[in-house]
Amino acid sequence: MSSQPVEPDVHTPAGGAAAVRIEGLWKRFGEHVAVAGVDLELPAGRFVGLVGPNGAGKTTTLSMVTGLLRPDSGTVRISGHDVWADPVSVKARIGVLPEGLRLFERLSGRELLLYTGQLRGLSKAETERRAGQLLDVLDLSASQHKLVVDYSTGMRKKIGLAAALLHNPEVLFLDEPFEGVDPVSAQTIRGVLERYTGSGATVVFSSHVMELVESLCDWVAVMAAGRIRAQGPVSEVRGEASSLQEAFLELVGAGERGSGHELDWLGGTADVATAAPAAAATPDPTGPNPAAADGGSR
Ligand SMILES: Nc1ncnc2c1ncn2[C@@H]1O[C@H](COP(=O)(O)OP(=O)(O)OP(=O)(O)O)[C@@H](O)[C@H]1O
Repeated sequence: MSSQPVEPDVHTPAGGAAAVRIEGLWKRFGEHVAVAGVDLELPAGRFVGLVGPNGAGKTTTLSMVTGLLRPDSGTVRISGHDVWADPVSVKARIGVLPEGLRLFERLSGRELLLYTGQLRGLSKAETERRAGQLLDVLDLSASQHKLVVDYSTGMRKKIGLAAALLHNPEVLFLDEPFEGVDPVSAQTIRGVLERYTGSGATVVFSSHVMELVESLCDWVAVMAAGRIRAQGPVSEVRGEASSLQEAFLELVGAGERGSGHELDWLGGTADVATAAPAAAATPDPTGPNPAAADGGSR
């Protein structure tokens, strides 16, 4: 098996356009506004992090940007092509590793890549070459004949990433790509993605892990309650704060939330006396009036 790295093409976004341009994107689920007018312009050839607290609207945004979920309003362009008006051109240019990745479980990892290559219009020989290299680089060669249903969480992420990279897309969207991945595999994925962006391609990924975003990304968009709170180069978004984590907490208004002090009953050092009044209110059945212990009903 060859251990040569995957040879990417050179990506030149059409007319120097932004890799991803999002304008006025909205999505409601019933009464709930999940995405409330997002405008974003993501430059090509960057490692872009989309960060935000739980429920901020990251997955909903990425789903609309990748053509998996129709927005209520707004436009999304990938390398100048409209996601909803020109879906075939867009889908040929993007790779997606979605949240809750659904794979063809009864195929082996290798079969999944060969099938994906055919769907993507690659020749059999080229698909086999790329699949072999990706399996090798992502340390999946030994498990390539195992059924996907028997893969671990981290292995599923890696085979999903391989499938998303196989056609060498211009822009790769990854929803929480490092979740459930061990540190060795994370380092491998990181290396593959750094090489990929180094060739001019763009990676957009969502994450809650601020240290990871700070060390990996050169561009970041911070989202909270369906809106973009800040976007730009990581150093700009961090500003005067000592870390991206600190800037993030300030941007999403985390200080306004409780810090858990109100949970005074929680933990080994909690004051047991706080439970005493309730205990005192319960009549002692061994006390002077046992009849009262069962409510004095007898
Ligand atoms: N299909 C749906 N139906 C109803 N509400 C939804 C649906 N999908 C998302 N939401 C709601 O939209 C909001 C944004 O959800 P989303 O999954 O986009 O957030 P997120 O930033 O990806 O969160 P997390 O970091 O927890 O994955 C949440 O309040 C969520 O409950």
